[in-house]
Amino acid sequence: GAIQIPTVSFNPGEFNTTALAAFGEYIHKVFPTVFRTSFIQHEVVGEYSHLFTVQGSDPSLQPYMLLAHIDVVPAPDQGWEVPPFSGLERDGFIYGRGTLDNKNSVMAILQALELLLIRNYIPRRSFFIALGHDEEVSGAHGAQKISALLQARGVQLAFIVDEGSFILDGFIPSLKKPFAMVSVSEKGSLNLMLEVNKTPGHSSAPPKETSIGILAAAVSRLEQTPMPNMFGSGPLKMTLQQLANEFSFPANVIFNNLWLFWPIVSRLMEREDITNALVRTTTAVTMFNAGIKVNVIPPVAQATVNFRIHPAQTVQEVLKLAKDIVVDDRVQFHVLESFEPLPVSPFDDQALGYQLIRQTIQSVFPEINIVAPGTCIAQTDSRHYTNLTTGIYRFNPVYLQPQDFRSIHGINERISVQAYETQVKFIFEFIQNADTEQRPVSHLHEL
Ligand SMILES: CCCCCCCC/C=C\CCCCCCCC(=O)N[C@@H](CCCCN)C(=O)O
Ligand SMILES: [Zn+2]
Ligand SMILES: [Zn+2]
Repeated sequence: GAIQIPTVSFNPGEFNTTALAAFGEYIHKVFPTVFRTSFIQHEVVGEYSHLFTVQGSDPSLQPYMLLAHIDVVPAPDQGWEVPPFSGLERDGFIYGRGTLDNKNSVMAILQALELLLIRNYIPRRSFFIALGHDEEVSGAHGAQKISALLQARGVQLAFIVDEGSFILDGFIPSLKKPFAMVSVSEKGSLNLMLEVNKTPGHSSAPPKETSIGILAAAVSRLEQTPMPNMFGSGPLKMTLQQLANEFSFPANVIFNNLWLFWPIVSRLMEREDITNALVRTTTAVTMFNAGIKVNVIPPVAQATVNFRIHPAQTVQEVLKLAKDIVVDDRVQFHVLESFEPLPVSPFDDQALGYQLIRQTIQSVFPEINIVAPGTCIAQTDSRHYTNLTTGIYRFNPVYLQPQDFRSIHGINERISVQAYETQVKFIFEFIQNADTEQRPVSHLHEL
């Protein structure tokens, strides 16, 4: 039902408002207990986002927050095995836009809470549930407003759990077993518009270079000159060190001795697009506009480049690097939007949020040996909540293979019924585990 409501975000400020309103009505209908429980306050923020305040019985315990978003990116029918907003089930999988990003979390959080309430559960620790409606375009109307509202109320959170990572299966070629990656940081972004202006004229007597030619060369230089490999700074080294013993010989020796073998490993990581995204700021030319008629010299050419900034770099550093690569005064640079990478959240034995996630993974997925800290290569709504907590964890309790990753924002996005049920179970247990006063004891490299 949730997948059938096309809550598409197109551009900042441009949403399917009819669908967003319908989604609000839908959750009221399917989770009646959540909405009628006296110790749960429901508020609509920014017209279509939802904030639930679940009042726990023990005010001495610091509250936490579960995050998810109800909007999705557009999904034209082309290439889908079943229509993207049909929500059809086929061979044990629910297909549709949002099944992994991120209506699975929206529905699993509310479904787990509904089940707990039906069993007369009253939490000890208070918690919030924030469901943003514009994560896919900025979070300016949803997450940012919720964050400001909570800040005005003086709320400080023990930690936040959002989307942004999974139980990863098959992302590192020589690693046979899946592992859980909990992202403790998140890449930043820089959207840069490159522009070249030239005097228009008749195409029968063209200049040696047009605005299109100059811009194409600049864009090509950016594509051909990757940003520096930052392997060694950021959580990736720790991820690999924790995984070291899961590799067979000789990879286990290599990963156990990164001080010696890091040059080889950093090169290996560059080979695949996804692991490459973990070692550097990536450069993606995503839009190119120029020309008005076949026989007119184009006056203006514009290209948009989307950089995803490695946690060890800043927006200013990337902007300078981009200018140094292009080195052409005829190309103007316009910063459309930027966001710094997120700080690394604590993941030591004292980090309540991280340890609760680890504990719940061990209980719900006993077959998973390794829970490792990592970096989210995309952006999430959680970046708007740094004023409320230093503990931001991005993790979806769902197995993900590389082809599933490509379905996110791509075609044939799907989740198995069993995986969705397990996600509900995970949240059901997580909420109860969070009632503990003490941090669960960490067992690194268990089993
Ligand atoms: C060593 C281990 C190898 C790890 C490989 C990492 C695999 C990546 C796994 C999961 C990443 C999935 C991220 C899903 C969250 C997607 C969130 C999203 O789409 N965000 C948008 C927000 C746009 C906001 C407007 N600027 C985005 O980032 O584009
Ligand atoms: Zn998402
Ligand atoms: Zn997304």
